[in-house]
Amino acid sequence: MPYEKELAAAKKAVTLAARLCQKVQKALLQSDVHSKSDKSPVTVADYGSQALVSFILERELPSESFSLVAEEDSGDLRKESGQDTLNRITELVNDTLASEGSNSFSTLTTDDVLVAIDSGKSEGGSVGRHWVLDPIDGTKGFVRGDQYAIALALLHEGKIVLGVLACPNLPLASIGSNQQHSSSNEVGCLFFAKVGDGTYMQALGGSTQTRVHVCDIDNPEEASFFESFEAAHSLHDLSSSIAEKLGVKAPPVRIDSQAKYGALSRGDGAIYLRFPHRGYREKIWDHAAGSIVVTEAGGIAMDAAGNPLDFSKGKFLDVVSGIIVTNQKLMPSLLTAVKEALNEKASSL
Ligand SMILES: Nc1ncnc2c1ncn2[C@@H]1O[C@H](COP(=O)(O)O)[C@@H](O)[C@H]1OP(=O)(O)O
Ligand SMILES: [Mg+2]
Ligand SMILES: [Mg+2]
Ligand SMILES: [Mg+2]
Repeated sequence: MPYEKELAAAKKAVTLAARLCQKVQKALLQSDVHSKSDKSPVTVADYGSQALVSFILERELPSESFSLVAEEDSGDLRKESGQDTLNRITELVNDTLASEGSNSFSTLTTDDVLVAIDSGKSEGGSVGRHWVLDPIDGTKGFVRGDQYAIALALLHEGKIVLGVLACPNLPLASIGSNQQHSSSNEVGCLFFAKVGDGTYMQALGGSTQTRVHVCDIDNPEEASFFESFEAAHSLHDLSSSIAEKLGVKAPPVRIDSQAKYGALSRGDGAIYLRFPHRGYREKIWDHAAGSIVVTEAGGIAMDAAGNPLDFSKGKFLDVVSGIIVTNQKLMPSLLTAVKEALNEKASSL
């Protein structure tokens, strides 16, 4: 089967990274959050997760040339002021590797960690194979103690061919707005998909996998929709106007990160709307894993003009206006509602 060993390596890498993130989120101290030059919060977990995934993929797939497009770089950690953070990250990475229970590696040094983080400097593109990683997607949710994801995908000749999404705080039971109260309150989901092979979910750290599908709702009145928790990440007014045009009755379900794609892939909701503020450019690592998880579960992810998402143009994902995700049946009416709402917005400016 194509990409079988790549999928196994990706699941292993993401599972270990999730373990590291869970440990940090539990013990999140104020000193773990500092400012990058763009003022977004970056934690030792972002770096630790990226170092771990990079290290595990290279170790598990030694015969392949390794290219990784990832969010973080080691610039701040190489400064004098980053030394303490680097030491903490190195300790966390080593502790997490040790908990894996294999002794087939030696302890990583701070230099090894810097090198692993900087393996993520590839630019991607339409030729060859590139791993695409968001070590923590939804940093704001992570810091708040809410939803976040570790998102890893493989880009081959410009197409996403596999994706793995760990959502450590996502309940195994549905989070849809009109769901019955569930008896299970277990959290931690791992979604994975390989091109042509469907999407599966298992408990994070578990082994029983279940195939998942997007919902088959065709009446928008029964649909519910997901959007960002953070209003700074997506225009909530525009989503409300689209939902109203469609006839959606349920209030939006607001959660952080690509956990939205995971939840959609198992039918918790029907629609995901994302309209960043003017001037924001989407990055491929924010949608690569999520989009294959949804499409292999029977859904569609497009930009707001109805174009397929093109991951082959480097690290940016250039889209018209925003990203919309739903099932096959609802997409035509969703596109119409989006078009109307965007036109109204343009004419009101
Ligand atoms: N100003 C912004 N507008 C839209 N998305 C943003 C903005 N700043 C950061 N992001 C990214 O949006 C994603 C989270 O969006 P949401 O949780 O709202 O779906 C993350 O990938 C986050 O990056 P990061 O990976 O650093 O958290
Ligand atoms: Mg992200
Ligand atoms: Mg991130
Ligand atoms: Mg970030």
